[in-house]
Amino acid sequence: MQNHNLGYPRIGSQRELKKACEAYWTGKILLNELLETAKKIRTQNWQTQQTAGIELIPVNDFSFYDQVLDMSLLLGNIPDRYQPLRSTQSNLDLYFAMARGYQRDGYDLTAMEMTKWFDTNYHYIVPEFKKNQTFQVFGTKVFEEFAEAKNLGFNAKPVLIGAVSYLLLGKEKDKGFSKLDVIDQLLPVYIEILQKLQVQGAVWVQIDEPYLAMDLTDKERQVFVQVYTEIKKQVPQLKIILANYFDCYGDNLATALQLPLEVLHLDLVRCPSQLDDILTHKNLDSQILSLGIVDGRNIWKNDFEQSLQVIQKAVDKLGKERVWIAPSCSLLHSPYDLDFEQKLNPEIKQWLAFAKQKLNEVVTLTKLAKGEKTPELEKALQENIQAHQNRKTSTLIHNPKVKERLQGICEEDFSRQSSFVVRQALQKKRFKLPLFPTTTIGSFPQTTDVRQLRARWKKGELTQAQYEAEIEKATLEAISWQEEVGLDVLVHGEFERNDMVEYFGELLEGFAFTENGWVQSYGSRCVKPPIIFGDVARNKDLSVRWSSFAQKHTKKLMKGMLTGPVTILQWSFVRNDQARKETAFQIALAIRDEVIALEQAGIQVIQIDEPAIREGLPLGKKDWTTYLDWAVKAFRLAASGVKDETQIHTHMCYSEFNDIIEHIAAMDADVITIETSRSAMELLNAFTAFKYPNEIGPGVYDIHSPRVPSVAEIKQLLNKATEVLPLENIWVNPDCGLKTRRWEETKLALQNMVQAAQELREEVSAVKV
Ligand SMILES: Nc1nc2c(c(=O)[nH]1)N[C@@H](CNc1ccc(C(=O)N[C@@H](CCC(=O)N[C@@H](CCC(=O)N[C@@H](CCC(=O)O)C(=O)O)C(=O)O)C(=O)O)cc1)CN2
Ligand code: MET
Ligand SMILES: [Zn+2]
Repeated sequence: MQNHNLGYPRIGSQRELKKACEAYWTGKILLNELLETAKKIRTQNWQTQQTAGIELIPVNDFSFYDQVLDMSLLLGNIPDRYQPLRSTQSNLDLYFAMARGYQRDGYDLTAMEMTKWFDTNYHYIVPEFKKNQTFQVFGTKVFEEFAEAKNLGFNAKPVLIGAVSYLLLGKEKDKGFSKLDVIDQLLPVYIEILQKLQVQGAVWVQIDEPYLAMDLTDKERQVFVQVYTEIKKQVPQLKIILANYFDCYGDNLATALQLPLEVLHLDLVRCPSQLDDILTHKNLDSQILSLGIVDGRNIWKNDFEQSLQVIQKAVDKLGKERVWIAPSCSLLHSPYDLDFEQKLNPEIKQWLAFAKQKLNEVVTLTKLAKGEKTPELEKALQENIQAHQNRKTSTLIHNPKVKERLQGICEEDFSRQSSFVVRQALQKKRFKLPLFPTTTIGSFPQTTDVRQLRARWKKGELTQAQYEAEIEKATLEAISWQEEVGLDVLVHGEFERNDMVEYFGELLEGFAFTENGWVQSYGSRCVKPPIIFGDVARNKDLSVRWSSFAQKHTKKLMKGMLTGPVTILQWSFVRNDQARKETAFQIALAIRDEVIALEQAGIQVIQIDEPAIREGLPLGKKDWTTYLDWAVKAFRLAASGVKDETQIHTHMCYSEFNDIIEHIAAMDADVITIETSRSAMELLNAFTAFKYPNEIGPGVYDIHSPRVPSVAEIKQLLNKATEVLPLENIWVNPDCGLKTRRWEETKLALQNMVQAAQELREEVSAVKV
């Protein structure tokens, strides 16, 4: 029996890579300094894993931006628009241009599309495929990192994204071909990469095929068989660990077991039941099973007693030689190290394990399962048992009032008083907004000034009063600026928030938060997900102070701004001792009370953001309806406590809507703002095909780019919207919040947006006359 790890966080234990990348992008450091930082992080990560006792250590899990983009570079899959940069730039600059766009030296290249990595809050760069797509071994990163690790004496295992998943993660950019057919061009190059690694001395390689957890067609399954049969034929000596995670193999199990490879990895945290299915499957031959038993997606301590039983079951059937121990997935999704947390309640802290602690869990479980007996192991086991017993009975977790209230909710709590048609009429009368009302999604630029202010306040260098006075100043400036530009529905700007989820976590009961629990979200951007450890309650106002302050300083409508229950759930580390639905409803009740409090404080328009509704979808379609039913209900529970005249908005981004549009409609928000500009309003098709009844603000420009959209461009997008939506239902807004932007471009872009709306109004009224 042995252990291995699937991947380690790479942003740096103190976010060194984030800081170095951002410094490099703004020209504050040179390339070699960035490369040095990266090397230090890799060495440290490998050392940490080896010291912990990990036997096979992943390499090429490091990335400067994203591992899927790394694969595109390795395969020479560089979209045509970046070709001119190939000769003039270092490969890393070319890589960053693909990730972030490039506006310099006379170039205006847009970034490649970014989307969610399965059901995580990590975003990857979507590979592009064209007709007659070709590949060649271009990137050198995996070879260099493998050599680097070997030279340092680590037992290194290269990690690659599987050829099939790589194709399925991508997008056809031309018509007239299917990305699956591209496999004939891809496979020879992929095999060449494996051969090179073997020549370099690789014995094991980990190939990630997370698409094996998704619903696949027969054709797609055939491609899996074709690819791995060919790989075995061409590189017979190289031993393959096939990793699938985030869900069951499900209907793909027979296929997975049919593939000629040495180790099959299972996520036993997300899908414990599949162990029995596999152990009794007729296709199970001589493979080793890698048991993904330590949760790579959450921060709870592993339950050793329970895990040992599971491992024993596998050992009984296969023998110790054919059982490996591992985390469920890459530890990319876990924060670095619990030891950095000095302020966490010690009672809660003893229930937790971050990436570094998870390594120890993997190692300890392997030793215990092998039957090793030492005083340290016995102590580790007893401590683990103790921590779990404490968690089961802790008074911190259970709040009878919350449980009682949840028991008492009834059907009416999920519905507004009247139907949308009635509400719309009342709201139009009350607000008297012009046609195509303009608004923004909530946040304004989180400048270094604002963040430093908060950092100083948290360190105690600023008093509460000093901090609030500065935040008031920023809010007032944003208000008067919005008035000047002529926006119709204003926002307060979210300057008081570190993050749209963490901020609420800090104010609610049942949440704990960390000082350094950073997890990469995309590129250099990180989040610190709060930890939901107990029943959730709202014992104080969450946003009333800032929304009512802002409303008092303008005659215009000030939109209240809250994060919805599903998004708070999805972007937190959630408890694993009760159903997600239960937790979502508890959060929903807290948000419901805040919505009502905002209304009582005179706020007439309230936005409840739910950008993570789509991301929460289970990977297998069979589980969709169950999830969507409770997710929609959680939103409705949060939103339905107000009068008909109060207008509820919601906002979503990074989402496809076609296959869930009826559920989006069932949320019954008066207004929904969505991201649509990057797809040039394509996303609206779902809304028009379904005849989505409520008001919609299709985003008119991409906020991820500093590029300023012209008035003509915005009007063109809006004209598309007017062709398919009733005019009186259309709002005008950007794709998402503006916190990652600078004021310079924000001001110009919003001025153009308001002007576009004004021109459109005039054109429409001219037609009417
Ligand atoms: N949770 C979450 N998930 C999300 C999103 C989101 O907004 N929130 N948006 C989508 C895209 N993802 C995003 C994720 C993060 C960021 C982002 O801007 N993150 C910031 C951190 C935000 C934050 O928590 N800031 C804190 C702490 C900031 C900090 O690092 N402070 C410095 C000091 C200040 C400085 O010099 O900058 C320090 O402590 O060292 C604050 O403002 O208080 C970053 O990585 O830079 C943006 C988008 C999808 N998923
Ligand atoms: C990721 S959705 C962001 C919504 C939030 N209100 C903001 O403007 O930042
Ligand atoms: Zn958004």
